Amino acid sequence: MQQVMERVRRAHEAGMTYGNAILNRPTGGRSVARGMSNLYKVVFVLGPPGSGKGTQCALIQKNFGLVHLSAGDLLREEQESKSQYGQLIAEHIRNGTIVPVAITCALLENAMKASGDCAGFLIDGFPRNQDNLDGWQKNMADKVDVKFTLFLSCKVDVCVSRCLNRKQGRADDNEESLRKRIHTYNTQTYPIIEYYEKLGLVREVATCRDTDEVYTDIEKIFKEAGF
Ligand SMILES: Nc1ncnc2c1ncn2[C@@H]1O[C@H](COP(=O)(O)OP(=O)(O)O)[C@@H](O)[C@H]1O
Ligand SMILES: Nc1ccn([C@H]2C[C@H](O)[C@@H](COP(=O)(O)OP(=O)(O)O)O2)c(=O)n1
Ligand SMILES: [Mg+2]
Repeated sequence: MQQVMERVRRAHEAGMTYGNAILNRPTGGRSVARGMSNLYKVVFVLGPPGSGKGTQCALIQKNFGLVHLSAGDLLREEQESKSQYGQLIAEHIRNGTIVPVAITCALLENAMKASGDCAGFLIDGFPRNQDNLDGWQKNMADKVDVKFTLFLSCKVDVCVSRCLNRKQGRADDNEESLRKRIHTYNTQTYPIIEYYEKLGLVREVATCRDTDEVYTDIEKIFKEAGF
């Protein structure tokens, strides 16, 4: 496994695509960066599992023309494509731990390259730990313009009950996986939100409210940011 990861890491550093499905999706040679003065805008969307990241990103995408890229969705798609990393991804998802950044960052970059022209990208569920952040800084930081991190905050019991009722057939929407995912969120993801907070780059919205009320606050934030 160490050797596989080393190959992925080296391939990614060399700018190569790797793996199956999305990792191998043809990009037509388009790079993510559009020139120094015209970098793609990126907004990270973070918050506990069930806080409403996917729900709110769909509304933002529809109304502001940003492309929604969910790191979790990309990983599930890669896993289902008979990828050589399928088992590794499945284990991390079930255990609520975080997949090594070489895989996730390559999936995100390839999805960005494969997107048509857009107002920017909503990157949902990333960077979720220090490894995600380090890999992003190394490979992507100079190719995009990170505008801010949208932090969707919500009480744990509400989040857990939403996930248990989500009915998307996910292998990790059960009590045991959720306990582990919440632990990972508290110990690894929240420190990343604090990191962006110190940089003045966090916009927090409380999501233990109706979807429409939450979206009204989010809409203001995106308008104020010039989207
Ligand atoms: N504000 C809300 N009020 C009630 N249910 C919500 C709200 N936002 C999302 N949900 C529901 O909660 C579940 C989790 O939402 P989702 O957007 O998938 O969260 P996340 O991507 O953060 O895990 C989904 O079934 C969704 O329909
Ligand atoms: N950056 C990421 C994002 C998700 N994952 C894995 C581990 C996460 O528990 C699962 C599910 O993530 P997803 O964002 O879809 O989950 P929620 O929308 O927060 O419920 O995917 C990851 O390893 N690295
Ligand atoms: Mg989600």
